[in-house]
Amino acid sequence: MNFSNAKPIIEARGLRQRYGGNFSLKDINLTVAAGETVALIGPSGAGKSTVLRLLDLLEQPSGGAIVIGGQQVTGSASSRLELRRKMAFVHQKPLVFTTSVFDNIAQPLRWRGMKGEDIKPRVTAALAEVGLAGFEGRQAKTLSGGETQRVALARALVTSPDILFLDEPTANLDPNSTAMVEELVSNIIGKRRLTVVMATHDLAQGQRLANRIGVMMKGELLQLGTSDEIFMAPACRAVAEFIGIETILEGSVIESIGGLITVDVAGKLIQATGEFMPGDRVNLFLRPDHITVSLKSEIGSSARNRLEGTIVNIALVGPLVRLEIDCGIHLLAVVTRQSADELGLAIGKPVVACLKAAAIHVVKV
Ligand SMILES: Nc1ncnc2c1ncn2[C@@H]1O[C@H](COP(=O)(O)OP(=O)(O)OP(=O)(O)O)[C@@H](O)[C@H]1O
Repeated sequence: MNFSNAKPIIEARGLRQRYGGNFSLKDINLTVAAGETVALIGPSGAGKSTVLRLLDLLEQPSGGAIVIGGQQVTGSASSRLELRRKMAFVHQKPLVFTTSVFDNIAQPLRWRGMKGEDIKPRVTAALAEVGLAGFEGRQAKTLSGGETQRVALARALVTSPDILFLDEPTANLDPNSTAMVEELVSNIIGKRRLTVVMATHDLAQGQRLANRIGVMMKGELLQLGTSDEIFMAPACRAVAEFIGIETILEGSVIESIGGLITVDVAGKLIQATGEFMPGDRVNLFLRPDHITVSLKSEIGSSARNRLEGTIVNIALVGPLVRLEIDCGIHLLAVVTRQSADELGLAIGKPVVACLKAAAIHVVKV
């Protein structure tokens, strides 16, 4: 679903936070549409949880503004409480109280002043929704990690929030429990049409659950976009490295004609596309699956870039073969095992690496 024209329900404008140490959150601008799921991805300490806590109004930012449902959040405790009641937060290490599962889930309803007869059906429904029907009487502390996470989810859902914040919902779980919680979360988001902002360090999880991904590093939101945008057009070197693009070349634009540029990379000329000026320093991001490998004797492909080189390393990666090719610059390519066999690829073999100009993503250094 495309949310680009949908009404934003959450807006962060120039959001900043400082804690006194080295870390600072720098000018986070983010909008989340109603019904959209945005995943913040980045290494540990990037500031993902900090953004979630600020958006959940748990903390006051040191600068910038938060707008929820069109209403700018003020410092007033009563307006914050009113907005917070439309939100729920599932923490990275969910705290369960030393009481029954029922009491754990009932607690937020009690805090809202709800009475027993209204509480029971809601708790029962929330438990069923997370696949824990019948667990009411269990002591919460005796649950497994996956069950604890599901109780935390039920406790978040029981208040029927509009906005759900999930902080690393599967960080401490084994692969089976992770798959189960992910499927649950995905079903619940779809069924309830929740707006979700989640933090994860797992890029694949972000792709599976979110409509858009925000890549965070060192307190900055470096790029926010669909997973295609992030993978095909990383905004900068740090994002490209984070998503696993291994071949990043730096060079200078020496010619630019009608959107076709020629870049000098360590004496090799590479053609790519983009609006750049001669003299611009640029990074070229090359995906291994965009490079085709052929033998020198073969008739060339129509690709603009044909780089002669020698295979310097070869490794099996699942059904594919990963090649390192020294063309004066270092390139990585992948081919099928069948192609590798047919071409007789081996270390020391001279080959030609071909790459279309349009397949190279270029950003200014
Ligand atoms: N209340 C606080 N007081 C001081 N420093 C804090 C506080 N909260 C967070 N930090 C610091 O802010 C930085 C960002 O932390 P944050 O938890 O937001 O990162 P993260 O991307 O969510 O990391 P992780 O994936 O490990 O949870 C860290 O260096 C952390 O130590």
